[in-house]
Amino acid sequence: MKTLRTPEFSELRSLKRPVHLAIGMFDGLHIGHQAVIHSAIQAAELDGSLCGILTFDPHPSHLFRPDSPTPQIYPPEVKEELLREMGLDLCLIQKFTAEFAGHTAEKFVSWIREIVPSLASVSVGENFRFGKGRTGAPSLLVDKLKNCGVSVFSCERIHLDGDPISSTRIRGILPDRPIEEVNHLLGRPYHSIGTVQEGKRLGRTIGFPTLNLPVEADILPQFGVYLVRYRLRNSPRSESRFGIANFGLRPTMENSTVPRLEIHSLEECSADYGDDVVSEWIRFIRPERKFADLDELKDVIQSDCETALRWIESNRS
Ligand SMILES: Cc1cc2nc3c(=O)[nH]c(=O)nc-3n(C[C@H](O)[C@H](O)[C@H](O)COP(=O)(O)O)c2cc1C
Ligand SMILES: Nc1ncnc2c1ncn2[C@@H]1O[C@H](COP(=O)(O)OP(=O)(O)OP(=O)(O)O)[C@@H](O)[C@H]1O
Repeated sequence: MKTLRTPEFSELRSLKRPVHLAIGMFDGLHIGHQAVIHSAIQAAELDGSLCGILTFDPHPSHLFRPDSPTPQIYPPEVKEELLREMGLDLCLIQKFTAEFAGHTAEKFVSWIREIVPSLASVSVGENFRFGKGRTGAPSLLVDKLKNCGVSVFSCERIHLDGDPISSTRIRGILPDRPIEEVNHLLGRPYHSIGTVQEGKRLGRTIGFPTLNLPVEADILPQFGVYLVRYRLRNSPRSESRFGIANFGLRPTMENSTVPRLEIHSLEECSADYGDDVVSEWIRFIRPERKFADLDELKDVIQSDCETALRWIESNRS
């Protein structure tokens, strides 16, 4: 996947192949976002052309509410990793400036045509709104693009358990609901990416060495013990391993102020200090606790491992 940021879009002018674009912020890349993106992917598969997304950075709230911008589910590197996994060819990131926000809806449409001259289709959700004052709707895209031979796919809004899926809904449950509920709306496990750091090397003294990973996101899942799958960034998903991880401040051993994801690998460990690790948070097992001593911590981690292994065994396909 090639990522182009403002002002690099001029490279698109020399593209000969048609481009199918999905448009939106896509924070979380949840089930609704996936439907819109798959619409672009399918269109590209049909005519053997390129598919990509047009997204914006920073989130528009940074411009409109600089004192309380909308916290993002995923940092840019997680979003990019997931887009790459989805098989996109292009990721276009337009800087969301005051000037850009001032474009009328009509101007926004002509701007897309300018930056992607070989545009073949755009995919959006039916609730997509764009342009100054959010006055543009998918029907305007149809009006403005049909005469230029550009198709518009407006995807029906996807609901789950009675309500529409949205990034806002996921932001609301991420900090304090079990990760399985978040995953249900995301349509895949919650992801984090971090570089393996040195820890206090105490885990190995109780028989549970860990990969210590920072989790840098605006909204954090609740502290606790999780069943995870992890892999080195850029390695295929088939090479991921199961692990049992503590996410939190480690009150028994150090009571830090910096939360970390500490993964004890349940299979031969495939990562080392300095490696970038992609973690998928599959299941919440229990809250993090302060134990009286290391023996108690060790016994509970042993039982966490057994819980995790039982889950893995019963979910083996
Ligand atoms: C599965 C698992 C569960 C853990 N649960 C807790 C916990 O509830 N409370 C706690 O203080 N430490 C817990 N820990 C320990 C810390 O996460 C960490 O491994 C320990 O402090 C050693 O850190 P080190 O890597 O810096 O040596 C857990 C570790 C693992 C692997
Ligand atoms: N549930 C959904 N079903 C189908 N398409 C959706 C759904 N939610 C969003 N989309 C579409 O995905 C694209 C990206 O939308 P956007 O980033 O605004 O998502 P959102 O979940 O509505 O975010 P927020 O809750 O922050 O407003 C848009 O084209 C939007 O219309």
